[in-house]
Amino acid sequence: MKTAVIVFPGSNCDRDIATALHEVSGVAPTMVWHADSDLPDGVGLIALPGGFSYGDYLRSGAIGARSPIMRAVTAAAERGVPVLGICNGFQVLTEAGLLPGALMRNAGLDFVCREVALTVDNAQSVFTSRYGAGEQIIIPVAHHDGNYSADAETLDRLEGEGRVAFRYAEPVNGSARNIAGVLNATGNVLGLMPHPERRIETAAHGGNDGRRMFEGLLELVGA
Ligand SMILES: NC(=O)CC[C@H](N)C(=O)O
Repeated sequence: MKTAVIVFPGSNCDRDIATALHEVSGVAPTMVWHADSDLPDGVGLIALPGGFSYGDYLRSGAIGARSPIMRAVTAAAERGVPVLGICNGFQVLTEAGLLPGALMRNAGLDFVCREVALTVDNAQSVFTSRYGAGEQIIIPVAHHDGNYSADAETLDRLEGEGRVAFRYAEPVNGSARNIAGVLNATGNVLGLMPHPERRIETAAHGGNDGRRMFEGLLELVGA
């Protein structure tokens, strides 16, 4: 099974996610340039990495969301292929309309870069099967536009449908209802601001709570 990492001009966590996927599955992902129009045949998982695509110009993720490759990413998501957007990848997914809501400037107007405690809200998705419902995990964040925002009806729907995957255990950036990660209606697209790929080996990262996301995901998609 093939995995793909989309690389935008300004991505800076593409190697981190590639390393995580390689470490956990034993197979290196295919790196796909944003200007390409095709994904590898039979791709079983697509990752949109963190970073500063197009220098966050206009709005974070806004230009990346209009890259040629996003047509293929959208088509794959509609076929049910798992798509994981981390940080800037989450911003791209909301800007592309694959996930609801928007990532606004952090409430404190500062860049937040530290480990945070997250609560696993939905432990039944393809991304979260190795966690327990309500479990608290530690994952780092590094962003200035992580303040998740949506209207009350959308937030109620996300909560009602179990589409809040992760919440911050305490306020980090002003996110509505402390939401840190959301799923699409069919559960195969996840966007989250924290960086699980930066928490995969305890000796280097001080913990490995992120590793279980990749272990569960790669097992389920057959990598
Ligand atoms: N680490 C990241 O992906 C940063 C995301 C984004 N550009 C922000 O700062 O909000």
